[in-house]
Amino acid sequence: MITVSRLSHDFHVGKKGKETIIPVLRQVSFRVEKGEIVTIVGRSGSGKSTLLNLISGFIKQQAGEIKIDGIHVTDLTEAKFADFRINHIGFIFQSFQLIPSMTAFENIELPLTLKGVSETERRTRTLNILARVGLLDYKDHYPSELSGGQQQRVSIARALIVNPPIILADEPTGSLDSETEQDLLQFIKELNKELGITFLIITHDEKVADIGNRTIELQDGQIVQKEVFI
Ligand SMILES: Nc1ncnc2c1ncn2[C@@H]1O[C@H](COP(=O)(O)OP(=O)(O)OP(=O)(O)O)[C@@H](O)[C@H]1O
Repeated sequence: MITVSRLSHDFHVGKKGKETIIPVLRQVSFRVEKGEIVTIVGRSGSGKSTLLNLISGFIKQQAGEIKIDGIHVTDLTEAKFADFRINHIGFIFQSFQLIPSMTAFENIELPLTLKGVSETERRTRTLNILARVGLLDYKDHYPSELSGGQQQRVSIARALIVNPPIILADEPTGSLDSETEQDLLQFIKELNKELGITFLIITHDEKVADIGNRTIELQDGQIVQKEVFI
């Protein structure tokens, strides 16, 4: 489903001519199979978010290749990657990233509006997904009128609305208390089992890492190879 091959990335910081090069990822290779939940762990600054941003096409890779759902996404133009992203990848962020001036309904509906889906179909699909995340009664609430757990459910609903085969999540439970976190993890497991959605999740939290089928550990931009004892 996702194949990352020999991915390397540096950032150049500072004034032109006096730039410092920060090597972030070095020769990172791994595969995520369809239907897996894979977590990415590693210390702060080890390159986890950069890796997710490269897989999402938010930043362009300098070396290496990424294949998602059979497509060499690293060969796509920015516009084609954006088009691919809206149909294939859902996102969940620690800070929810909801639009404050839009209701729960409008936030969830937005990706369909961007895709040019008709109003009738948008309404049916948005109401269905609101029911799926248990927030039908909250559809007209603004993000500020929802709890953290409810806001995260709205952001999951927004990610799910285009039926993406993959969801990428960056610290999805980072802003939630431990009870709400458990609910959310249970919900991610249900989505994985019932809809077959593949999850790639960055986390610092062992409880989140525990729901994964596999954990990839990054250290100084490289994957830590676990020793195999025979
Ligand atoms: N846009 C950028 N420009 C310059 N340097 C960057 C940029 N984004 C990240 N970095 C640097 O790249 C390195 C890796 O950052 P990244 O955010 O990928 O780490 P991380 O493992 O996700 O960290 P955390 O767990 O703290 O979120 C850090 O040294 C960071 O300062």
